[in-house]
Amino acid sequence: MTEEIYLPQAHLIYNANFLDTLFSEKLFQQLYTETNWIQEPIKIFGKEMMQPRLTHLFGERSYSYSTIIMNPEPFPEMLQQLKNNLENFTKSTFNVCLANLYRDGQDSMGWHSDDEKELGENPTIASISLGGERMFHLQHKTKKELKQKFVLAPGSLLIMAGETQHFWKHQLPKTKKQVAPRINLTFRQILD
Ligand SMILES: O=C(O)CCC(=O)C(=O)O
Ligand SMILES: [Fe+2]
Repeated sequence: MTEEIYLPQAHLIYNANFLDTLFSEKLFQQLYTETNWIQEPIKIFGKEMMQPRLTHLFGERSYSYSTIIMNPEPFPEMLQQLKNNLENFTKSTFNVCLANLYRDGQDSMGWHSDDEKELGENPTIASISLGGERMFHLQHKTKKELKQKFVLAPGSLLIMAGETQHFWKHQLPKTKKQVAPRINLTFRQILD
């Protein structure tokens, strides 16, 4: 079921079972075992560290964020199929898919907005979750009391669109719970 998550100055759509279970599990297995996962260094406040997760870029365009430039590999068949479904569903087009692998509860992604120039003014980002369940947090950038937390279920789709990236940041926090590995796929359109 598709539901809207109502937050001011945001456009968020969530579907807890966008993918059927078989496809979702098969895609997780394929990506988990066959992807050339890498751990990238990042600079945080001038200090070089390793990202607390593994990543890979699929698609047609290179993508740079923070101090990283990622060069893509072509979409495998199952991802191409998923991309087509997402393009039909969102009425948008996507030319890259950034994949994140969170190996355990110590892997995470800190507070950020996906507001790189090459994503354009109001990017539509389609985010698919596979594998272990993790929490997702949103916080308004200036009205800090505005917050939202929810679980990203395996097989789910979260769409962040409209002004969301201007006014909100999001994170995938670490957890002390035992959690299964999780793969996240964010489909994005890199503009010329
Ligand atoms: O893993 C997630 O659900 C979040 C990923 C994310 O925010 C990103 O790739 O920009
Ligand atoms: Fe993000």
